[in-house]
Amino acid sequence: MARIEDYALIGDLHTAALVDRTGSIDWLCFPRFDSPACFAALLDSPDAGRWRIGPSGGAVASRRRYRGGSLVLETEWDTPDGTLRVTDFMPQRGNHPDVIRIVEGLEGEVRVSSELTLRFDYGSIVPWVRRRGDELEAVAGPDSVWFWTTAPVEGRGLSSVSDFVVTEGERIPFVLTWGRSHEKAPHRPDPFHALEDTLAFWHDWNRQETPEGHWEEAVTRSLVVLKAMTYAPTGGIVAAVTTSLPEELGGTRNWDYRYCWLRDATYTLQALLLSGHVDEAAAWREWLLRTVAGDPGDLQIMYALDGTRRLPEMELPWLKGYEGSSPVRTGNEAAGQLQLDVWGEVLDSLFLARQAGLEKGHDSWDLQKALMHHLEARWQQPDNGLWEMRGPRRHFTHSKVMAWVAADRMVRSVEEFGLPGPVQRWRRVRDEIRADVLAHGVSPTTGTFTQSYGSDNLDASLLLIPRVGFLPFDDPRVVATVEAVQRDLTEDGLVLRYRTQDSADGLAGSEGVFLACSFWLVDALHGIGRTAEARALFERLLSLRNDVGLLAEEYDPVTKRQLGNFPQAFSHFPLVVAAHHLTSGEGERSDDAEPHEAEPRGA
Ligand SMILES: OC[C@H]1O[C@H](O[C@H]2O[C@H](CO)[C@@H](O)[C@H](O)[C@H]2O)[C@H](O)[C@@H](O)[C@@H]1O
Repeated sequence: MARIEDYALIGDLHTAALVDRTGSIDWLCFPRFDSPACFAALLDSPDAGRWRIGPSGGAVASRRRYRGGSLVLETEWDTPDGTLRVTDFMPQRGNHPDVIRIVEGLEGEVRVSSELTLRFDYGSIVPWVRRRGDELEAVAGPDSVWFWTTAPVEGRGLSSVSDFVVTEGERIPFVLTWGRSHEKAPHRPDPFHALEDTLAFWHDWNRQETPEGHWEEAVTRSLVVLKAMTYAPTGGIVAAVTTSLPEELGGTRNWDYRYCWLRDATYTLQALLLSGHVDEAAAWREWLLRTVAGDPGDLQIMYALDGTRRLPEMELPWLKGYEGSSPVRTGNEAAGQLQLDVWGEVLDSLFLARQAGLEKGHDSWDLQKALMHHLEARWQQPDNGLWEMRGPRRHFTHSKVMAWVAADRMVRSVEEFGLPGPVQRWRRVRDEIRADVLAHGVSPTTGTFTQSYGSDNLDASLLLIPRVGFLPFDDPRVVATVEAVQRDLTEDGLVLRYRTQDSADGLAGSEGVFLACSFWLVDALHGIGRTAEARALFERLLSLRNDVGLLAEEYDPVTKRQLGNFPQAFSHFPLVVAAHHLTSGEGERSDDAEPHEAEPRGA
């Protein structure tokens, strides 16, 4: 079984596939990120669906890479008989999604095999396969998949298999296209033109970018990953392209991340904005305004990519789970949680969008006022916190700080942009929240911020307090918190979200270190002036990326393996932000490109 870090990503901004180092596509959902998978070997065995192309007999690739700053993957094998390359990509979406694989002989003569095992609905349905002219059509229920290649194909067992020899200079294309089973055959793209077009698309996209010093390659790859997780038709952004990759091998902390969290998406937007990708920020803003329209009391912390609200959590008992980590889940119950930080993140992002010139008129201001109005009545309630704890609700310090951010950005929108609103009242709310946090969110014994009111637990989210402008980096409580997290909330120098055994998160088992939190420690160390340590930690985190620059949600420092859903936006956007701060040496606050004063204006 492949390790999580053995996978590379290809995608078409609607959905994505994961390809391992033997040339096996083990995960693919058609037609959308959150559709049922037709290749689900990732969460079970090859019988749950996969498509492997590589040297006959199977072998781990000698090397692989993306072509330039694209999402076109090249995997190469040196064999005793010669060298083989497989180029994998998904062209930009026309009417139907395609996966294209081009087998190329680089040297000598190599015997190759392609083994296609389609299983619809997460491995549960074996389709009926029939020949249609020079193509095969696999059909079951609503899905049909069309398969074309110039290589010979035969049915073997419940798979379609090609065995052939590729010689130096020869290119053998394979095209897999999804369509609705009641519609006529989809148009088949020319694989070689599609390759040129796909490379051109990514080349153009990367041109918009602001380079980040000598970490440019890592930043570019992270931005491409974030772009790949953006659903083009709506501007929604998935947290990851997978479901149920475990936070603990063999454990039950397995969740479906193929949805749009307001928190993850707003942070992604901030990273894209920092790097000059204004179009995606504008598209996401439109998505947000459409999705949260209606009663502000109904604001959810996450939605489907088209704004659908109901995301019922279900288990798929026929799948064993990644390395036996069950259950495999689809949907996510966290959609119904109260997480107060989301108001802060949304209002902060709209404030940033206004600063970036994306808010031309007043069209989002009424919504912002309605959200703030609702928060004024709710900020004193206990919530589930940004870690979506399934244990008892409590007064999470980070949630209250983000409620302060919401009030602060509303006040500043009036002050800086002349927008109309009850600014005196919002200033009072801002002051009240601040006083509440300082009275209840700081431990009298240690002088550090605490996970929740009345507890002495630490929590990595507290590293964000200076970043959002609640207190300056040189405040003694901030410095003490950063040092305490570094000392007491790390494993092998990398940061845990919280100690699972102390935090009543309502779940069994444990988890790895959380990569986003480790990047936040980079930022925090840099902010308190310990830049050499910050840079060393940043370099170490970069070294945890896999061979093609991808990061999962978590990492296990003992087994040295990536853990959790993959690739994970929540790991890639803090990489971009940390690189930006380390490179520019400024901009420590999320809302301000300039170094700042401690007290908010007008407070
Ligand atoms: O740890 C329990 C929770 O784990 C997931 O939430 C995490 O992922 C989210 C998406 O990246 C992120 O926004 C959140 O901060 C993380 O804690 C899962 O989605 C939850 O259902 C689960 O309770």
